[in-house]
Amino acid sequence: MFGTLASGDIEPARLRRDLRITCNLGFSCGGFEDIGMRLEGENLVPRGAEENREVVAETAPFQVERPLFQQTQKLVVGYALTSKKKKSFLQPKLEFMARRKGICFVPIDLNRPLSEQGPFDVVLHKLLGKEWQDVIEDYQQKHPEVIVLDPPSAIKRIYNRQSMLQGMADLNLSDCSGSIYVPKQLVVLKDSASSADRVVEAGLKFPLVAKPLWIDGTAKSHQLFLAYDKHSLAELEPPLVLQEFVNHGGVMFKVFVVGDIIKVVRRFSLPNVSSNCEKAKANGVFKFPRVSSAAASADNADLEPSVAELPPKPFLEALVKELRTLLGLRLFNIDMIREHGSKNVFSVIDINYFPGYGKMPDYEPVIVDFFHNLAQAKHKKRHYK
Ligand SMILES: Nc1ncnc2c1ncn2[C@@H]1O[C@H](COP(=O)(O)OP(=O)(O)OP(=O)(O)O)[C@@H](O)[C@H]1O
Ligand SMILES: O=P(O)(O)O[C@H]1[C@H](O)[C@@H](O)[C@H](OP(=O)(O)O)[C@@H](OP(=O)(O)O)[C@H]1O
Ligand SMILES: [Mg+2]
Ligand SMILES: [Mg+2]
Repeated sequence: MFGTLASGDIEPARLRRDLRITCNLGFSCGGFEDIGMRLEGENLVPRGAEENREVVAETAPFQVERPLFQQTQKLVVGYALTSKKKKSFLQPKLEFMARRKGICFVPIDLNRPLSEQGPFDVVLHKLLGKEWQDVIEDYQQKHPEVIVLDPPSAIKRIYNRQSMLQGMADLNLSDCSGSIYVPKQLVVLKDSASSADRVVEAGLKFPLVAKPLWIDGTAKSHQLFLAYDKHSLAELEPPLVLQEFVNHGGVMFKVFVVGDIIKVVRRFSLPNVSSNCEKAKANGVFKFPRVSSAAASADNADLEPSVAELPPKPFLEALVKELRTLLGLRLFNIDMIREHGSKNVFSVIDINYFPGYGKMPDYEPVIVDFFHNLAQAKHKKRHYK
């Protein structure tokens, strides 16, 4: 099956069919021709109708490709993702680039026992629900040799907006070119109306951002409100977190972490609010759109440098190093805002597990490098055992 092919040995139609690359583990990883793409230099470009007619001529370079794949195949990544996540993350270009480095993504069949599938080197997952959590925990116990990205217990902590930000104040960032804090916040489990007194007691200042306590993958768990005064709190539906709004000039930073790799992007956020004037306009609560998750970047906007300047690199590196340990995660991003008028005082307002990497510029090589490094580490471990 994996013998070297020489042109002329096989008729072209069979050659094309055989070039659907089959991993030696029995998984079918279709060639990039299957996804309507072709290779132009280093780039993957869509195959046009005209090119389809020339398919016989195009099979020649593929012959070199196949033995190379065989030699370099190193990592089988089983994935369990929602269809939305699969679409945004597992894009053809990523799969293609990964395959060239011997990394193969294989769907996990949720209707079959996980242990009967594979073998996998890595399990990549983002599914909700206790049932899945039990499956993956049980699997990790039975297969400690498999890298599970990421451990369910660590993910769980991120799905609660209270535990998500716990421990941030104790991070060791003393020698850094910036500092962080978490805005004052309060959890309301029931009866929002009576939370008014607690808000005053805790010294929280209006306006407050009201965020659903639990993140469960639904749009509702990302529906946020701004509450301008204590009377408006009665309108909110618990359980939720009330967090002080921090003025930050309308720009926020998404810091993407992929193992050891960090990428930061600028996104638009909410404008500053002056409590007096906004209070006059607003009655009750203001429901605000999911402003920061828009793919539109604020990179080319005409912004004040003191607002738009990215957080210093050494600061981000130190912060992420600490966070990786604190959270026990390898795939996450953090949302940070710079306190308006400060030099580099940042507030961490959100952490997301396995975020929308598809929106990160040039995400494919970053992800491929990450898996490639895992493959190498695994290979070394095996070798030196
Ligand atoms: N305390 C705050 N002060 C100022 N603005 C805030 C604050 N909290 C949230 N925001 C704004 O609201 C946006 C959404 O808040 P947050 O990131 O907490 O919600 P989310 O639903 O978890 O978002 P995501 O889509 O990133 O998961 C932030 O990106 C920021 O623009
Ligand atoms: O990359 P950013 O802009 O941060 O966007 C992510 C959000 O931050 C996450 O909260 C989303 O995850 P959930 O769908 O689990 O809430 C996540 O949803 P996804 O898992 O469907 O991709 C992303 O939308
Ligand atoms: Mg956010
Ligand atoms: Mg979030």
